Amino acid sequence: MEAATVSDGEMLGGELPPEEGEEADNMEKEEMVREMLDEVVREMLDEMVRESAEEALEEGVQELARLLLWELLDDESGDVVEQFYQELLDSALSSSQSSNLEECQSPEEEEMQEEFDGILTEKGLVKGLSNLSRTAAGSELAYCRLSLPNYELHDITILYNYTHLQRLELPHNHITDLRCVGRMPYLLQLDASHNQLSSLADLKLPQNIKEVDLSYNQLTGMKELSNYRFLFKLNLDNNQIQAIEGLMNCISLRYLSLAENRLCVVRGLHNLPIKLLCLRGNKITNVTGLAQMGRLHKLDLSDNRIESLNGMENHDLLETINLEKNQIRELNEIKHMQNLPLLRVLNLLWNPIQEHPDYLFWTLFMVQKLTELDYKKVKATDKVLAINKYNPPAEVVAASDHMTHIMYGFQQHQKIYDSTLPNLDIPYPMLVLVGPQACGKRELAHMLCQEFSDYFGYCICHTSRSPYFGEEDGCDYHFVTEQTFQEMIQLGKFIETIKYNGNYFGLSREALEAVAREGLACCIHMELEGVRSLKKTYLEPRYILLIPMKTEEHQRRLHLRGLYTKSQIDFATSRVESYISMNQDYPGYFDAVISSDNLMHAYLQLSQLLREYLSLSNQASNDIDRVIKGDKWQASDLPKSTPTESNHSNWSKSSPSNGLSVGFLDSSTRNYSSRIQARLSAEKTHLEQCSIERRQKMAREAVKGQAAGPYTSLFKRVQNISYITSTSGIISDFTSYTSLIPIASSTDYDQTSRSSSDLTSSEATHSTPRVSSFSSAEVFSEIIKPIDLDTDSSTDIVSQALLSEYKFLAIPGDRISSLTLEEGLESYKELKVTSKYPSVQNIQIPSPRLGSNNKPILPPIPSGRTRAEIPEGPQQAACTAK
Ligand SMILES: Nc1ncnc2c1ncn2[C@@H]1O[C@H](COP(=O)(O)OP(=O)(O)OP(=O)(O)O)[C@@H](O)[C@H]1O
Repeated sequence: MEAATVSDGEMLGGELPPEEGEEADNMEKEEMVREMLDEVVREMLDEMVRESAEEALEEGVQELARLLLWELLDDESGDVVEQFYQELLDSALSSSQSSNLEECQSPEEEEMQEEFDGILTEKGLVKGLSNLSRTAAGSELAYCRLSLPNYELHDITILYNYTHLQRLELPHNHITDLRCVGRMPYLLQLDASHNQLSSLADLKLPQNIKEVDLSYNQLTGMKELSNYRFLFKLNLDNNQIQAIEGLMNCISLRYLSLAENRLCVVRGLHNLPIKLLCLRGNKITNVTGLAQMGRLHKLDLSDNRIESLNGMENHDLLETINLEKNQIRELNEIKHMQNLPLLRVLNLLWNPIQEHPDYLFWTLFMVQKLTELDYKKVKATDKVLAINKYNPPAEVVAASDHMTHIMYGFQQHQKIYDSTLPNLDIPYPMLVLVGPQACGKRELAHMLCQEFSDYFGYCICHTSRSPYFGEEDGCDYHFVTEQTFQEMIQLGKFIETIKYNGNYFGLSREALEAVAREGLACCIHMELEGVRSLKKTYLEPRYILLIPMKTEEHQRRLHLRGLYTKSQIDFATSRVESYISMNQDYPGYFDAVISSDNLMHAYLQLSQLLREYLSLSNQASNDIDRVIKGDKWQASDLPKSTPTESNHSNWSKSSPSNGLSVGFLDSSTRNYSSRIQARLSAEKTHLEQCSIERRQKMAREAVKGQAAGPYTSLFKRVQNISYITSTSGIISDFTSYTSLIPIASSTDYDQTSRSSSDLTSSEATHSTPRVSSFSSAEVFSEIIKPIDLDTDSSTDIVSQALLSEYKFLAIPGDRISSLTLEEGLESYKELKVTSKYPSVQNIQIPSPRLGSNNKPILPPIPSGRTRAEIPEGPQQAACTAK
């Protein structure tokens, strides 16, 4: 801005007359402005050439020019100058547009080009030499680097004399002959990119060369470089090379780039230690040639014609793969990359596979450690969704199955039967035999139902598999087609479903009801996945785990059936491990564990267990022994237990001496609704608490007021049927009674002590003379039937019994727990009812059940098995139905 520094005083303060002086002043001003503008425009031009013309013009220079102008000029001359200024800017713009980089070469460069004229002379060469240092021999000094880019050189013969060069950079010239490098034994780096080399036949590279860049030439083939043991980096991009060759034994080669050539196959790279391989923009169709390249870190195969990724496995170090613009179509191709442990960045943009709706989740599932896919960061939520979609954790599967059946169930007209009606205190009794396939649980379930036929009914599940020889529809399973099964799911018919070995299995509401209507508890067998799902429902089964401890015996049993393939057998045996760990990791998950290696012994234990629950006489055990000692083990030989007069409803009764059965006792804490409530909120507001209590009360009253089926007394967790007997066989249930004390009243009694004519039609229909007991509702009613405790000599005994039971049955958090024992007794007495039970002599005081509120102590399972990889496991069928 020299113009701006001219002294204003000198220019403006002349001695001319006023008018002339004014005119002169203006001229001077104009002159000054012109100069100044000239300067500004020149600067602007420089700016425009160097960077972006428009930006510089509009933003910086223009603003500066304006400011200067308006500072120097008065208002009148402003317009004139403005116009002039605008013209100048316009012409500057147009000249900048026509200028190009080459025209803007520095005068030095122009001079050099003229000097070289395509032929490298000593004078020109001097300007490119640098890095003066000792020669490799160490005896003299020499320039080790020559750099002459962009000089239009075509003749570099002079370089024959420069034998000490270690680095030669001649990019952007017109060189066709590079033979001179053969005379440079110390050359380590050669850059002859952007030249006109068409063949490497005459090129004799120095033996120790490390880096060669011959990109952007016209090479049609590669050179034999097999013995170049130090070659580290080779760039042959943008040539016309048709095959990779001559690289064998390049044991130091780490970077190889052959982008934009004419390669159709990848070969000749076996066992090379290449880390970065770029084959972008070729015509490659497959990548099998990469199979042995175990050192790859980065791979660019974009813009090719690749359809299959076979060969992409076993690259343990591969971190980045670019497969943009190829022909990868099938989701299955991703499988070839699933075992790449370090793969983090993958690009599959512009491949047909992208159109697949499952592309994202499938890819994220297959390559779970990806952090970037198609230039986008992978979100953690997408990863979770992907895993939940393709290999959901067992808990997710169970939750999803449960949710599916609940949702489909809501959509349908549901009939809730009194026989399995979930109420706050009394779950429908179910016995579930759990274990891996062929552990014998089905046989055992059938035997139990046969022996305890007055208590248990076999629950017949549905399956989509076809019947095996000897299986009957409606006996072992309800055999249906897969389509029917799916329809049943959508009709909300199932409580739980799984898919095992490609077949669906499911427990339907109706199957359960069929047993319940018979007045029987339900006995069922299932896989672990079914249990997971069942545990989410309102049902409160007892689960007995039957575990084959001897793998050979288990395998033998599977083989003997002659029904399964080898992989199915392996699958079944491998799953034993998951049962064992479930039992070990979640104590109490199963109520009892029995080894199923010996079916006889397993049955004995099971049978004994049930006898204890049911308080059955032990007289049959001798018979069982006899059967077992006999030659042949047959279920039909088993004696059939006859229930004693007093053992009808002793479902939860158990001997504390038997460690197995302890878990069966206390189901009060397993109440579905209380579990749900506990999960929903740990702490409740006062309003919520009131609302819950109100609803609980209503539910209890509803249950109490309802006349239920006559056989449901078996299903109650009643304790004391055997303790109070009378001629009329009326039962007093302390367990239920104590629970009901707070809400029972004489008014309740009035409502509930209805005659049998008040029974609902369903009960009437289902009544059979086999068991003369009461429905849960009626039992409640009976409990509070008038008993004159004051006059009855049994009062104290009853009180004691009540006391002893109450101790074990009050549930923390339940309303009952807030009452003291005395209050409970008082309420009991306050009923002021007259006893219908003249005989109380038979009352027995139950001894406290030791450990009845404890978690079961399960026998430890020896860990003799090796942990097997579990193949694709059974899944809840509902998932596939969605
Ligand atoms: N509703 C269900 N829910 C979960 N699992 C079930 C259900 N019904 C049957 N299963 C289980 O599915 C598995 C396969 O049953 P399938 O009848 O085909 O096998 P199996 O060879 O007869 O086995 P097993 O002798 O153990 O019953 C068995 O372990 C069975 O217990």
